[in-house]
Amino acid sequence: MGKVIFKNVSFRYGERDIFKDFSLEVEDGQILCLVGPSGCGKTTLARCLLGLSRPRTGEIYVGDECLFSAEKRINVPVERRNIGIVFQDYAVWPHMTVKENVLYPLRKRRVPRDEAEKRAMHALSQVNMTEYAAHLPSQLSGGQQQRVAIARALVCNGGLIVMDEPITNLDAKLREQMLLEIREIQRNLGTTILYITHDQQSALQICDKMAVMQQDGSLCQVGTDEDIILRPANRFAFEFIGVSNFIPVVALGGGLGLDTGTGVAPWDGELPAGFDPRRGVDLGVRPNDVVFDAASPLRARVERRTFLGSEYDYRVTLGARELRVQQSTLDAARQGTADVGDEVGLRLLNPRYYEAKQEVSA
Ligand SMILES: Nc1ncnc2c1ncn2[C@@H]1O[C@H](COP(=O)(O)OP(=O)(O)OP(=O)(O)O)[C@@H](O)[C@H]1O
Repeated sequence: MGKVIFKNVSFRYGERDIFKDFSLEVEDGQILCLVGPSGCGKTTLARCLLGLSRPRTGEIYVGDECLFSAEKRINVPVERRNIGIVFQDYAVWPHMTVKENVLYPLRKRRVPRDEAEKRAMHALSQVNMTEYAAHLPSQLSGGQQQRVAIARALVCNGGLIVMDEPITNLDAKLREQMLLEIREIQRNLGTTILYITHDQQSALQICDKMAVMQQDGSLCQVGTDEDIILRPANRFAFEFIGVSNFIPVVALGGGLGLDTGTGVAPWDGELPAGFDPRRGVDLGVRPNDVVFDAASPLRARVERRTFLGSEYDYRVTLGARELRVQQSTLDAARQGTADVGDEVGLRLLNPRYYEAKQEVSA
């Protein structure tokens, strides 16, 4: 019922293309997180789905219903799209009680009073807010207000909710709690959610699938969290999701070396076919794939060590390059930690290779 299909959708502000021939599917009953850097067009895409912005080309379907088709001249008006919305700045109305907030969209749709009352109370029970029905938003915590916003989105949606940065304004602990709650509500109700955020950590926590949008509005990858973390489609996906280290690979004698910024360190790795160090290759490695190995010829110096509870986070310098290293507490217990000022050997596991970024001259 709630599967969403964007098919070759293009949108322009003035002369500027925000996205072109954009295609994406959100499976029925799943949470798809659309992530991407600020300004890449995520909200604009949501507005096209909601009917608040009109694409230039393409088609948008929810289930079997075509909501928009440039070619067939279909453009279902906003109020007939039945899509719930939870926006960061689409907060609850402060002058209305919790129940009135949830009733509001039903009143606008002229749902009979008794039925509206029933549906509003049902939506409030779904987010555990029944006992606050008569409260004003000012009497609620940020998380509770957001739950009211979710109830308002649930009350008259046809199984689809768009959430655009719904928890950005909450503190870290509440954000975590809300993510779990959204996930639970979604599981219980089988709602389809398009969840938009630039925060990849919250996306990883909540998604069934993730779609990674690049600055030019194109998608570089759609997949599960594991696909995207373990098998990033390109350098952008690797860099955008999670922390990454990059070291240029250079030719050294007949073999290869790593450019440390102050010299070249010998390196016994191999480049995959198609990569030529003379044309510029960067080796990318995650911090948890950089391990201490006293026997390694790749020597670095520990500059900072932070204990984060389940791991140690190190900043080390390899020549002039700063690298991040993560050591699990289990590994720390087995092999010991390194101290600030120590010289350590590094081994790089699961390296990935990318063409070096072209320097842009000013
Ligand atoms: N009404 C408008 N007129 C002209 N340009 C606009 C308008 N609204 C947004 N833009 C531009 O369109 C681009 C995409 O904006 P959009 O809000 O969709 O990005 P976003 O990915 O949601 O960003 P963020 O994560 O910061 O919310 C941005 O460069 C923005 O400046």
